[in-house]
Amino acid sequence: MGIGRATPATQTLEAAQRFASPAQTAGALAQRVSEVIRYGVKARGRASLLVPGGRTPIPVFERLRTLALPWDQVYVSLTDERRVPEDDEASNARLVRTHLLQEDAARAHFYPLHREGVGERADEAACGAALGLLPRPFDAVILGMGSDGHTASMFPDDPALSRALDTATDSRCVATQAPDAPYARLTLTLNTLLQSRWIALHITGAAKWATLRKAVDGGDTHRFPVHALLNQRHVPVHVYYSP
Ligand SMILES: O=C1O[C@H](COP(=O)(O)O)[C@@H](O)[C@H](O)[C@H]1O
Repeated sequence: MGIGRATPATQTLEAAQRFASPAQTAGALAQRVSEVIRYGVKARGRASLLVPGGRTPIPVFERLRTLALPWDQVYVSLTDERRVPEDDEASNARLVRTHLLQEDAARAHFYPLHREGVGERADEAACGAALGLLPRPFDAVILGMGSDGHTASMFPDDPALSRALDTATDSRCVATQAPDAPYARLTLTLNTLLQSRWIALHITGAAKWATLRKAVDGGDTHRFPVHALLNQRHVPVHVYYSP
């Protein structure tokens, strides 16, 4: 497809930054995120960072926490959360505390999304309130993607997906429970994710690349929710990939 007729999603894929190994990808992404945060702090006195859960971001977290940053001026939260207690192994907040908020980076301000023991709507409200404490637009957002094309916790075939993707919604967070997704979850809505200055989509492995390709070519947002993130004109999405 010629660049003049390319969709934003196709352009995003064509511009993907490819690396030889997950370690190289993590190093480059951590470096770029640190630059974006440093710029935000210099320009506005503080900066916000949203990070994903799952396994892929762990090397990024472990690299980022070693970089010289004014961590006490950095406000960190998540793109999504599993609705489990924070000491559960599946908790994304626990992941961030274990792998990112260590050493100097422990000085960052962290805002978990989930409130334990409340119903879906109250948890959505707690999530929205937590995000309201971060500087917005968010300075840097890292998103992951599953091999089924979910991003944040916007899963294919989730009855709550339409709410999460609704461009007219005022909700910052939606409680989700897709048939094939482990755990009930909270996801930031697409609208909220797009209130960002800089977004990266971090994926590793040929299977995820193939999913991304299908998501771009097929264009079906309900089958591949990541398509909605790529196929918008508000904020460019920078793909960081290695096999
Ligand atoms: O459940 C989740 O999955 C995705 C992808 O996780 P990974 O383990 O394949 O890297 C992640 O981006 C999302 O934040 C998380 O909650």
